[in-house]
Amino acid sequence: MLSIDSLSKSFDNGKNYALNDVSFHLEPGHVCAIVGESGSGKTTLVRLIAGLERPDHGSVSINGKVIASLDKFVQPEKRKIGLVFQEYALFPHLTILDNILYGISKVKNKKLRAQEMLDLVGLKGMEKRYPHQLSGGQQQRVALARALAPEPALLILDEPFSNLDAMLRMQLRNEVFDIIKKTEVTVLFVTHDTQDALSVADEILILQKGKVVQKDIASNLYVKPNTLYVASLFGSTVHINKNLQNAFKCPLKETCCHAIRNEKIKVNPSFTDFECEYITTAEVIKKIELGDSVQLLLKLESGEQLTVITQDKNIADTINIGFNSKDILEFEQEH
Ligand SMILES: Nc1ncnc2c1ncn2[C@@H]1O[C@H](COP(=O)(O)OP(=O)(O)OP(=O)(O)O)[C@@H](O)[C@H]1O
Repeated sequence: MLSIDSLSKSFDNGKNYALNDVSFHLEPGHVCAIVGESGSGKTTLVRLIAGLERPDHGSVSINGKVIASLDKFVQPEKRKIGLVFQEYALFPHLTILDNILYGISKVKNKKLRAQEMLDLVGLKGMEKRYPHQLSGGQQQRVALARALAPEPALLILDEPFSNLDAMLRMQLRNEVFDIIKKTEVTVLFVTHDTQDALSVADEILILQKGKVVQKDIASNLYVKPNTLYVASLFGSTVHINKNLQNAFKCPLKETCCHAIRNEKIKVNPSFTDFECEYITTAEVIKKIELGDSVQLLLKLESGEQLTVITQDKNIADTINIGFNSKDILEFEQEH
C-alpha cells in the first residue's frame, strides 16, 4: 500500500540528514507505529509522506503510484492522506459539523458523511458546538472524524495524545484505535511512547539518527531487538560491558555487544540456593519502596552501579545477584 524507497532529507544542504536512506513497505489496513528518540526523524518522515516537505532523494508511493520523488510531487491535498496532529488544529470559528465538512467539500452527500463520522467518533448531538466547548479528548475525536471523512488511503497520526495526561491518554488511545479498526484504514502512528506503540500497532518501525534500525512485530522487539538502542526503548536494559563481564565472571564474545534486561537480574538476599550461571555480590546503596516490590540501587566491587527490582522485602546490606545465559541479549557492535 505505502512504499518508501531510499528516502532522504537534509535541512542543511547535506551536512546532516534528518532522514537517511529510509525504505519500508506497509500492507493495507495495517497500523504501523513509528518510534524513536527525539530528533530521530519521525516527524520528517511523515511530513515527507504527507507532502509538507520535499525529499532530497528517494520516493514515496501509495498503491503503486509515486506521489513524491525528485521529479514528481503530488500536492498534499491530492494525496488522499488524513492527518491528525498533537495540536487539534480545528478551526475555532467553525462549528464541529463545519470543521468536519471543511475537508469534504467535493464529496457527494457530504452532510450525511459528516453525520456518519460524528456517529463513528461518538459525538452525535454535538455538531453545533464550537471547539472551545469540547474537552481535549473530544476535540481530538473531531480531528479524527475530519481526517477520516474524505476516506483517506492513509491516516497519519503524529503524537496525537501527547497533550493529555496519562489516564486520559490511555483511554483516548484505546477509543481512537477502536474507531480506526472499524474503518480498516492504513495507519502510520508517530509516538515516542513505546507503550502506545505496543498496545495498538501491528508492526513498529524504529528510527535512530534518521535511519531505520528495526521494523518488526511488537513481541520480537522485546525478545529479539537488533541493537542496544532498540532493547533500551522497550524496557530498562543494562549493557554488559567489560567490567560487568569481569564482576559476573561471564566472558562474552568480543566482537558483539551484550545486554541484560533489569527484570532478568535475579536477587538472592539469603546467599543460599541461588541457581544462576553468573553471580556476583553487591552492596545495597538505596532501597525504594514500590508498593508490592522494592527497587534496589546496587554497587558492585568493580564500582559499577545497577538497579534491580525484588519482591523480597528482607534485604541485607550485601546481597547476591545473578543472571543466566539464556537471558543475555546479543547484538552486532553499535557504531
Ligand atoms: N525545518 C527544519 N529545519 C532544520 N532542521 C530540521 C527541521 N525539521 C527537522 N529538523 C531536524 O531534523 C532532525 C529530525 O527532526 P524530527 O522533527 O523529524 O525528529 P522527531 O523524531 O520527530 O523528534 P521529536 O520526537 O522531538 O518530535 C532533528 O535534528 C531536527 O533538528
